[in-house]
Amino acid sequence: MDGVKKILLISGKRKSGKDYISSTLQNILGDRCQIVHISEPIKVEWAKRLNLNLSELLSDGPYKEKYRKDMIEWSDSMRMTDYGYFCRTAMLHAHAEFVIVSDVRRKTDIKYFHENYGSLVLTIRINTKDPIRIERGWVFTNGVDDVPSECDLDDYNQWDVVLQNNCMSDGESCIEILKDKLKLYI
Ligand SMILES: Nc1ncnc2c1ncn2[C@@H]1O[C@H](COP(=O)(O)OP(=O)(O)OP(=O)(O)O)[C@@H](O)[C@H]1O
Repeated sequence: MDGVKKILLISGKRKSGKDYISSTLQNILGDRCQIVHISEPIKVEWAKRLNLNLSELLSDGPYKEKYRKDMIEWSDSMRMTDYGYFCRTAMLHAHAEFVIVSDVRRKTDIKYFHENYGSLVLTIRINTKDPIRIERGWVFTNGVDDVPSECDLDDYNQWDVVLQNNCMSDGESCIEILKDKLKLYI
């Protein structure tokens, strides 16, 4: 943990481009950057329990969608007793200079990181218009799009950085803005 200089917490609605922006930035920063997912320890546990294929569960395919609702419900019950459980587990092997947490979904996630990492934290919200999200494959799903895991941060208004990501050139602007924010550290 000693070498970590900045932790980028990325939030955004489904298909806003969280993974896209995270991996584009990681490609630029190379070994100095590591992406971690709060959802990874949830998927590891879920794969173990139901004897599922973990790599398919971790990838961005239909498999993930099939179990998304159940994983949300189970992880919510875990958070009731320890809101930092998944954040802490996801960070266990974080050591790069720049750590991107690409799936921040709850106010308690942000609270956990602020409490534990203070000034290292940079909170980032990615906004994308709904028709664009639909073009990217988003289908409104009851129990997924109308529950806290998707909506809890909709009314959070203390983002350090707010990005618009509606098209290719927006994506490039997002990266420029983030590079600029990290200028002091690169
Ligand atoms: N600026 C962009 N230019 C071109 N394609 C983009 C851009 N942003 C996102 N995309 C594409 O849109 C799709 C959805 O993006 P991505 O998977 O990053 O969203 P997400 O927010 O991580 O979604 P989820 O929450 O469902 O995992 C992907 O196919 C991605 O490549």
